[in-house]
Amino acid sequence: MGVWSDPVRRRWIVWTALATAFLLVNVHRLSTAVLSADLMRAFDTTGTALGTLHSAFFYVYAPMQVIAGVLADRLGIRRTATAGTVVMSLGGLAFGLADSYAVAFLARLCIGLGGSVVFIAILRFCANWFRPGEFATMNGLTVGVAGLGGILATTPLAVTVAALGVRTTLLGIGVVGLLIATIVWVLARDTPEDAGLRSLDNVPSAPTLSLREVGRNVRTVFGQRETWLAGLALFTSTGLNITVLGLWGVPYVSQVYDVSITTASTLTLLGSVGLLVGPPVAGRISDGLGRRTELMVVGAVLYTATFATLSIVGKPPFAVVGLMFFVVSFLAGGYALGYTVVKNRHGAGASGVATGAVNAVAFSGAAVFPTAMGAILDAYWTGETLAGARVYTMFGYRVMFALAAVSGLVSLACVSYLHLRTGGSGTAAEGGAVEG
Ligand SMILES: N[C@@H](Cc1c[nH]cn1)C(=O)NCC(=O)O
Repeated sequence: MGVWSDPVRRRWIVWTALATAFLLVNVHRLSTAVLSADLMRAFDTTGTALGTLHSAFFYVYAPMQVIAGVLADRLGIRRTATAGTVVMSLGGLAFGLADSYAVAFLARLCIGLGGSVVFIAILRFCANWFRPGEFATMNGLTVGVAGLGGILATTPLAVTVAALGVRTTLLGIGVVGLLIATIVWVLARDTPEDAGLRSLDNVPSAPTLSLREVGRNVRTVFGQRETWLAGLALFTSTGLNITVLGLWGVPYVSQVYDVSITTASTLTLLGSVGLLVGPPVAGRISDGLGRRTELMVVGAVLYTATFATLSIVGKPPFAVVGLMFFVVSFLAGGYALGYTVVKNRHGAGASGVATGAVNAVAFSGAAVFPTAMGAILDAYWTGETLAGARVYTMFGYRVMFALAAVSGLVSLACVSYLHLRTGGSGTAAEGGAVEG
């Protein structure tokens, strides 16, 4: 049997094409850090305006997650992922051509809008083409792609921008995105049956639902406490990781250890490596053991302890901070099992809505923590500046990490309660029987 006619091998080819689209989502999402100086020069902006340009992506990303679930369940994977990648890439081209701040802002909104549907479409693909007992591994691998995107958005992007210039690089990423969208359209099919292949053993058939049924699923999913518990746990880990590694981690390291921004960013790069490795490992262990929430509880304990240690010690040895950034990102893998727990509570036709609901709560954290942590740092700021940028106090950073530790405790309470309610395995459709 050829690769193309064997559904077991073909699903890996299609997953790789979809995962490449998600890789681009993450490169776009995090590119503003490397591009910041060029963007400030090009549009003559303040730091606040640059922050707003960066955040524009997240303004649409979080609210779009439920819609992404509805689109994946109603329109299907192929149409949703292709359309999302096209919109994101057109936004990327517009960003590369932008000659004013307003156009750049609209382009970032467009990138966020298109990119927002890709992750949920991939999870729906995994639900349709892999067994429930393989879903956590696939979910972990997909989340790990975010780590790879985080790595590509640092030194490799900086080197490319230095060689080609910022506009050519952005236009190049946009063109690659359109190419990936074309490949997804050509390769992806919603189910093995749609591809004219035999159905896969033990993969539940996933019907395409009417809009009314999808709407009912949205209400049912949000009506279940498990959705909120898993979502709130991911609110903490996704929100904190994106904030610490993507925003406040670099000033913390450079100011407290008196090192350059470039040196400081190597430690946040270690965080992206943790995200690349941790979720696939956690997913594989979880599928191997057939257990979910116990791993989430262990992960939350270690996560909280890491931030509590950073808060108490304030300035651990330099290498230890790198290790801590790696560890908290690695442990995102435990939290990511929440997608699997919630997805497995519902019928196969509802997996987009189920994972989209969890991701909507998760990404609200990325909107809340940057401002909350910035407010803490500002509250303890003594007025000192360096080259026009605020230099924050060690005490401010310790309070910032205390907020992370307290949020970790809340997430620990959420996953513990989730464990009590679900009994740990989360491998079968355990309740909340939803249409499909
Ligand atoms: N878990 C996140 C990404 C993340 C976590 N910590 C830092 N980044 C993820 O992949 N979420 C799905 C998505 O929609 O991006």
